[in-house]
Amino acid sequence: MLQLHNFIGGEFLPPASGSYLPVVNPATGQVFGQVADSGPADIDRAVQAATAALPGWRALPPEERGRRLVKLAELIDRDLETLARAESEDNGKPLALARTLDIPRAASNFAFFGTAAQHFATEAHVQEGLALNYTVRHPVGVVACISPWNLPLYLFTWKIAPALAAGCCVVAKPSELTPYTAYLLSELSREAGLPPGVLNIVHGSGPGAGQALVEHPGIRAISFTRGTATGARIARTAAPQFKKLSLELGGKNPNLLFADCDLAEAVQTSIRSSFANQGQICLCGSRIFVERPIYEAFKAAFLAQVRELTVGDPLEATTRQGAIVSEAHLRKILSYIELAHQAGGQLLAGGRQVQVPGRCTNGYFLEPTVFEGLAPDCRVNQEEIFGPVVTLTPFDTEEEVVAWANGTDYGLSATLWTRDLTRAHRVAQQLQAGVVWVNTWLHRDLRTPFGGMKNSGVGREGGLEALRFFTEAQNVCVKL
Ligand SMILES: NC(=O)C1=CN([C@@H]2O[C@H](COP(=O)(O)OP(=O)(O)OC[C@H]3O[C@@H](n4cnc5c(N)ncnc54)[C@H](O)[C@@H]3O)[C@@H](O)[C@H]2O)C=CC1
Ligand SMILES: O=C(O)/C=C/C=C(\O)C(=O)O
Repeated sequence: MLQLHNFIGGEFLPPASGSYLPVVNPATGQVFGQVADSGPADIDRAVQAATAALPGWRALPPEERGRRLVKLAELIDRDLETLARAESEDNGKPLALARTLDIPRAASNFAFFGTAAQHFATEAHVQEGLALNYTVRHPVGVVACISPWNLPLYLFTWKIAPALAAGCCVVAKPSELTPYTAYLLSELSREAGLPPGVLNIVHGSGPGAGQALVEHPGIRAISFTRGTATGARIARTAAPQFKKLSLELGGKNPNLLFADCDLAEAVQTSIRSSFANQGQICLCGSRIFVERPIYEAFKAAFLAQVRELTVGDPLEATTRQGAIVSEAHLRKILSYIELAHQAGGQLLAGGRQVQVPGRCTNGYFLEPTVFEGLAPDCRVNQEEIFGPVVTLTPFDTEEEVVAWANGTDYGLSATLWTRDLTRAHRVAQQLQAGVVWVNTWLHRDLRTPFGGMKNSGVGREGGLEALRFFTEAQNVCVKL
């Protein structure tokens, strides 16, 4: 059976406790491996390895560090098929999605930050005849990168790449539900020439390895992605030690369609923004608001395309909806579907678990689900479900829809559809969301700030924002 060990100081090591967690393929319900169930002793060993590697790594010129990250990007491209298969097996996502989205983006993360470090210039401020100030950015030190199960390698590398580019050494913990591609990355990082201890990958549960990592006094900054409750817990632990925090948390994102939009394109993209990765992307638009004159037309076209989303074996080329990540998560999503019924919602599509014949009989599959007739303030429209469940609501005025869009505790992303550019800018400015897409969704430019407002997080990732996060600014003032 596949055994996934920790990668510490350039070596593969079993966990100090000798305990392992099962690794399950959500599409079959079968255990296909076991992963280290690490604890404080493993974390301490990894932090020590990272601390020992830090002086050498931070002393390298940025272009030298960048060269190794670009090499890592090339190795990910080379191993695209192996990594995509591992991601699909671990997470249940369609293989085609892993091939075209997850793994290429992981390579782009390293390629982007490998070169970005060279463009991260020192700032200077001159006070004519008085003083010259220049601001140097030093790597913050040893940092923790903690990532979730929904986009495993994509989000793991989105944190690790800027940290390494900035000159930090990393102790990274992938989700215990999806550790396989992080394990494969350990091997690739060695091949790319990362010195031992620069990148350490420790596996284990959130309360075990994750908590020990956040608590460790040798960690100076923490970058975390996923649930708001977990983010709050991490913030409570980190605050008394004054660690830097970047938290990318939950979302309950609105998707606004105005009557003048390109309806065909809005429908097609809304299918993606609702159900891509089985709705398990924090940016998915789970609350769809449609201006009343086009409500019935949108509903008919949208439902027609929902019916065509084949739920099936992630390895089949025709599959559009793979498995939900775990049985526990499937149960959680089903409980929200029950809640939607109880709240008086009308089920327009889906709503049931699916049994996929053949090797996937015991997998965790769910129909893409659409409700209408639910109040904007009901729990289904307020809480993050993180699955293939969306609600449709008609609206009459811009003022009304902006209030509904902003009427949750979250503020991660929003999408709006209109041909009226003046309205697009006006509405975008009013939306409480860190990322607003106009007439598109999940269009990413890695230079842009990425993150949420309100309970969706603290700080921004991406581009120079990420390099700033992983560095400490030091100003030097020279009298002229
Ligand atoms: N078994 C399942 O199906 C699970 C589903 N979920 C879903 O994900 C949502 C968010 O849950 P999260 O735990 O935030 O996401 P998550 O389970 O994806 O955790 C993200 C990362 O944080 C780590 N982590 C968890 N607790 C930690 C802590 N105290 N300190 C440091 N790291 C920690 C995890 O090990 C993982 O690497 C839930 O509302 C639920 O919908 C979460 C956990 C398990
Ligand atoms: O950076 C991106 O393109 C996507 C980020 C997605 C998440 O953070 C998420 O789904 O949790």
